[in-house]
Amino acid sequence: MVESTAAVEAEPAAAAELAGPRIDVLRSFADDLGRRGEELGLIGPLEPPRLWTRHLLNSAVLAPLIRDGARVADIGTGGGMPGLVLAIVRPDARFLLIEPMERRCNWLNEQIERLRLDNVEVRRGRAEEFHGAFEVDQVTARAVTALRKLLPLTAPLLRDGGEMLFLKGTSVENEIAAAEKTLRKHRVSDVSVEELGGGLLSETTRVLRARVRA
Ligand SMILES: C[S@@+](CC[C@H](N)C(=O)[O-])C[C@H]1O[C@@H](n2cnc3c(N)ncnc32)[C@H](O)[C@@H]1O
Repeated sequence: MVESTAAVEAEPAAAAELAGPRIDVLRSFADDLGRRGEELGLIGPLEPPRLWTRHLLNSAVLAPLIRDGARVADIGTGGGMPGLVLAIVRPDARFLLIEPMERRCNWLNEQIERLRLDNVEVRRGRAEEFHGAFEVDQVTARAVTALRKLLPLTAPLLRDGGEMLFLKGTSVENEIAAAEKTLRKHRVSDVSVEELGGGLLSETTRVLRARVRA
């Protein structure tokens, strides 16, 4: 096995605060992702030195926005962000990880078994293949596609009053402006952008929150 040669970022102090009693499980996931993620094509060669900041904690800051006991679908989970990280730190909620690539699904299933997570399942396929198959309370996504394209993929997976939580970069306002018509078409309202992780992380995370109405 070819393991990553780049040093993995040391665990930031905020990790224990964000993961709470689940920190040991998150550490175990971080270790495996840091050692094998590059070889498996889950993270790029520049990522191990910023694994915690850019990936794990960038995902974990969403945890307080997950509703108690919610059923959540994460679209395009890839190596586990944010859906698997959230499943680790929020064992009270149930997660469906929707990912089309077989290799990534195998990795996710391996981690679920290894970490003994009983609140998360992987569904192999594209989000649009699951329209009508279930209705969840919240849907999450990071780095999948621009908002205008993400809305039609995710809105049909939500129940009436369900919420979208999308991790977005600095161009989020432009994405919202470009998606104006699509937001109306899919009855998406209460769109807001929040900055998460302030005072805890060296890099804050921007999350777009919105609600769907039937
Ligand atoms: C750039 S990766 C991001 C992975 C992960 N969310 C992250 O932030 O590290 C995009 C992922 O979205 C998946 N994807 C692309 N189109 C999709 C679709 N229509 N439905 C579900 N997943 C999709 C890809 O297979 C890929 O794993």
